[in-house]
Amino acid sequence: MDAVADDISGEVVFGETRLTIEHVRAIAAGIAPSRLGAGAGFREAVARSAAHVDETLRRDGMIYGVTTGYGDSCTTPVSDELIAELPLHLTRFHGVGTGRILSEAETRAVMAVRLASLVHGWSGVSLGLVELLAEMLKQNILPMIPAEGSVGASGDLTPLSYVAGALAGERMVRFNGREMMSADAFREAGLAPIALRPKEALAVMNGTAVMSGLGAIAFSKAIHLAALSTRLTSLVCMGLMGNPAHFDERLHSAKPHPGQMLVAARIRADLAAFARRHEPSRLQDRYSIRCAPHVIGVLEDMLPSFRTILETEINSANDNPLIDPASGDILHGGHFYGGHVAFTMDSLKNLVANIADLMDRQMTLLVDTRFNNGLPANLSGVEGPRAAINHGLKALQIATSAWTAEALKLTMPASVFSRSTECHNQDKVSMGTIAARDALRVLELTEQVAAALAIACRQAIRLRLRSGEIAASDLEGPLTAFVEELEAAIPFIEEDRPLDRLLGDLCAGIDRGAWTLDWPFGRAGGSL
Ligand SMILES: N[C@@H](Cc1ccc(O)cc1)C(=O)O
Repeated sequence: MDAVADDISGEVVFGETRLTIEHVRAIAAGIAPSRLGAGAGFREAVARSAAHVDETLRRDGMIYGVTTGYGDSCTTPVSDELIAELPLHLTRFHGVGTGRILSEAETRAVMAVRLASLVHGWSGVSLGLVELLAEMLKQNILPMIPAEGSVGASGDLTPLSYVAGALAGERMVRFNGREMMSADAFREAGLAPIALRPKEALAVMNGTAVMSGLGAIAFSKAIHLAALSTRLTSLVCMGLMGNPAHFDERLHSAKPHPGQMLVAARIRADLAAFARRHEPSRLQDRYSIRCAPHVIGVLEDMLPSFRTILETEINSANDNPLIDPASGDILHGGHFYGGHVAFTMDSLKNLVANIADLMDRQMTLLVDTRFNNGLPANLSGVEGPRAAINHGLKALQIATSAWTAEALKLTMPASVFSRSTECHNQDKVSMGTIAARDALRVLELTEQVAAALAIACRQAIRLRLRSGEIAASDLEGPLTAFVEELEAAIPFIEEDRPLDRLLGDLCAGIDRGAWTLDWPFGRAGGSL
C-alpha cells in the first residue's frame, strides 16, 4: 500500500548512482539507505578538482570567492593570510535564515541533492567534505535549515549555510531525537567537524539543492495526487449516477493529448462495470466530471518534462565557479540560477491547484441536492426525524472551499517577482525556492481536499448501495481494492461527529503514497 516503499528502497550510492526523483523521495522518507561510493572514478575527480584549487593558489592565480570577496565584493582581493578564514565567514554572515525549520524528510532530500552535485568533481571540495556530508545523511545528523531567505539565484545561499556551517561544527542539528550543536552530534557519532578549505563553503552553498530537494518531494506527491484525483473522479461520477460516455476512447482519440487520454482510460476502466448496467441520468454531466481528463491530464502531460528538468538539475554541478577536473581550468558562470526549477514549481503548483479546484467542484455537486441526483442533503446518513439535527458533510464541504481558495491564492508565480539584490550583482534571480515551497503548500492543501472528497465518495457510494441504486457488482474492476481500502479507512457517517482526526489520518496516508491506484495499463511517463 505504500507507493514510495514499493517503488524504491534499494541503497543509493553517491558517485555511482544517477539520482532519480524516486531516490530522493526514498531517502527523504528514510526508507533508502545511502552511502558514498568506493569507486575510484568519482573519487579521483573530486580529489583532482580540490587539488586544482590548491595548485591555482600556489600559482597566485585568481579564483572568485577564494582570493576575492563574495558576490559584488569580487573586486576586493583577499590577502594570502586571510584566505583560510574566508569560507567560515561565508557560512556565518549567511546565518540569517527565518521561517519554519525544514522537516527531517525535506532536510534529507536537500542533503542528498547537494551530495549528488558535489560528487561530480567540478566544485573543488575535498573528499573529506563529501565523506562527512554522506556520513551525516547516513547517520541522520540533520542540519536545522530555516526555510526562508533564498532568492534562488546565488543558489540557496542562506539555507545551505546551515549545511556548510554544520559541517564545520558550528550550527544546530537534529540527531537522535534531540537538537544540539553539530560539533556535539559529531562527537556522539564518532565523527569530527571539518575545517572548511578555500572554496568549500561556496561550493556547498552556491547551488540549487534546497529548491531541487523540495521540488523532488513536490513532484512525487503530484504524481500520486494525479492518480488519486482520477480515481476519485470515477467514484464521484458513479455517486452522481453520471455519464461514463464522456470517457469514450474514440472521443478522446480525437483530441489525443497522452495525459488526457490516460486519465480518460483510467476512468473508463474504473467505470466499465457500472457503465454496462446503468443508463446515464443526463446527456452531459457538468464540467468537473466531463472535463476531468482535460484538467488532470495537463498535469500528467507535463510530468515527464518536469522530471527531466528536475533530474537534470539534481545531477548537475550547479555552483560557481566550477573547476574542470580534467584541465583544472576555473570556469566562472551562473549555474546557481534556479530558473528551470522555478518554472517547474510555478507550473506544478498551478496544475495541482487546478486539481484542488476540480475536486472542490466535485464535492459541491455531491453534497447539493440540486445537483446530486437524489442523494440526501450534505450526504447525511441519517433518515427519519433525526435527520433534522444532522448536517452530514456540510462543514467538510465548507472547509474544502477554504483549502481550495488558499491553494489557488498561492499559484501566483514566484519567478516573476525577481528583484535586483546584493548591490545589483544579483540583479536577476529565480525565486525558485519560494516557488518550491509554494508548490509543497499547494500540495498539502490539495491533499486535504482529496481527503475530504474521499470521505464524500465513501459516503455517496454507501448511500447508493443502501438505496439499491448501485450494486456491489458495479464496483468490480481496477477500483475494487481502492474501494475496499476506502471502506476500511473511513466509517459511514450517520450521527454528526468531528472528522478532524479522520482527515489527519487520511492526509498522512496520502502523503505516504498510500492507497492502491493501479490500472491494467501503463502509467504516464512521469509516473512512479
Ligand atoms: N553566487 C555568487 C556568490 C555569492 C556568495 C555569497 C554572497 O553573499 C553573495 C554572492 C556568485 O557566484 O557570484
